[in-house]
Formats: sequence, C-alpha cells, structure tokens
Amino acid sequence: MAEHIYPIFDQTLNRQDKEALLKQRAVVVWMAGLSGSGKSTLAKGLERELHAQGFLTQLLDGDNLRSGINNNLGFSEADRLENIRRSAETAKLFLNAGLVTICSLISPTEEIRNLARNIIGEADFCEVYVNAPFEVCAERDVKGLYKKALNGEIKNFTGLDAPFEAPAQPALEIRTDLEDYSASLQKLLDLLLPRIKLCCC
Ligand SMILES: Nc1ncnc2c1ncn2[C@@H]1O[C@H](COP(=O)(O)OS(=O)(=O)O)[C@@H](OP(=O)(O)O)[C@H]1O
Ligand SMILES: Nc1ncnc2c1ncn2[C@@H]1O[C@H](COP(=O)(O)OP(=O)(O)O)[C@@H](O)[C@H]1O
Repeated sequence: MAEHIYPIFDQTLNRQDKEALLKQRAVVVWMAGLSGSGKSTLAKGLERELHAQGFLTQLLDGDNLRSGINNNLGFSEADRLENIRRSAETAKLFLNAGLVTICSLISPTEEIRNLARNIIGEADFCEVYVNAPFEVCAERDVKGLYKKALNGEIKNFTGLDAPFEAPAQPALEIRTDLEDYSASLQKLLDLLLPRIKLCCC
C-alpha cells in the first residue's frame, strides 16, 4: 500500500542532513585529565560559550554519566574501560545527530583513550589534555577526594594508586596550573570554532 503513496528510495537521514539543518559540523571533544585538573569547569564553559554563539552541543561528564548509564561501574581497570566504552558509544550517537559533543572524563590510559578514539573515529575525535600536576589537583581538592585517597579511604585513585598516562599527541594541551580559566577557554574556542563552522560557499 505504502509503495503507491511514497516513492521508493532510501529515506534514512544521515549526519550531513542534520549538520545542514543545524548549520554546524559535529565533532567529539574528548577532555582527559586528572580529577581536579579543570575538565568539568572548562567543558561547562565551552558548552555555554558555543551555545551563546548558536551551536547545538551536548556535554557528557564522567561524574554525571556515573550517576546514570554507568552507575554499576567502579574504578578498577576493567570498569574504567567499560565506562569509557559506553561513554564513547553515547558520544557517537550525539555526533551522528550533528551535535558538538563535549566529553569530560579522566580517561587515564592510552588504551582507554584509543578505545574511545576507535569507537568515535579518528577524524571526529578531538583529544584535549587538561593538564595540572597531581600536587596542584591535590591542593585544589575540589571534592575532598584527594584528602580521602591520601588517607587511604579511597582505593584505585587516579595518579596515586591507579595510573595516569599523559596523552602523547593531543590536539591541544591546556596547563590549568599555569594559565587562568579565560585563557584556557579561549584556546579551546580557537581550536574548535574553525572546525565546527559549516562553510556554505
Ligand atoms: N578512585 C577514583 N579515581 C578517580 N576518580 C574518582 C575515584 N573515585 C571517585 N572518583 C570520581 O569519579 C570521577 C571520575 O570519573 P570518570 O568516569 O571520569 O573516570 S574514568 O575516566 O573512568 O577514569 C571524578 O570526577 P572528576 O573529579 O570530575 O574527574 C571523581 O569525582
Ligand atoms: N585554567 C583553568 N581552567 C579550569 N579550571 C581551573 C583553571 N585554573 C584553576 N581552575 C580551578 O580548578 C578546579 C577544577 O575543578 P574541576 O573542573 O571540577 O576539575 P575536574 O572536572 O577535572 O575534576 C576548579 O576549582 C577551577 O576553578
């Protein structure tokens, strides 16, 4: 019946259709770094600024994901891998819907970040290393976790008794111990704006 009403062709909308509607190019910004390095602060600021400039965004923060889709996972190596796998698969859904997708997760090892990169695809994966030394993050101790970890109340704490490997070749490294929030945010915008603007010519 339907064949008589509708022409027979592939009606699947693809990512380009959605990007054209939104007048933007989608990308996944993957922000990695120690707890307290500044990932969430910068991810929120970046999202707000891009929104103000007319871009549709989605923020996926490790802490938030862990209270929902990842709420059965802890901080063992295997659980972190699964945490990143699910988070990257979720990010890919938003990417394919045409959104600028900002992920802020510790993502502590090369293996873990490569998993995310492979799920999302090299061309759409923009890795940002939010870098502050362990001592600076411990001094900030935004959530009081460093004090607990140093007292032995939390096990497998990143940078203490669980590894953190610095990204080898990130698209951008931000030293939040050496520069203030505005300077860091500007670097992110300088990297991303040329990449997400849809050229109509
Ligand atoms: N053991 C241990 N190690 C590191 N972090 C811990 C730990 N226990 C709880 N938390 C809190 O969990 C947040 C990190 O979650 P992520 O999903 O980003 O971690 S990971 O990418 O799977 O390594 C992290 O959030 P951020 O501070 O925003 O990084 C912490 O609040
Ligand atoms: N350049 C900077 N960029 C982002 N945060 C900074 C910067 N300099 C200092 N900070 C401070 O570092 C802390 C980072 O905390 P948060 O964003 O929660 O880190 P994370 O999400 O990596 O755990 C905040 O208190 C923030 O004000």
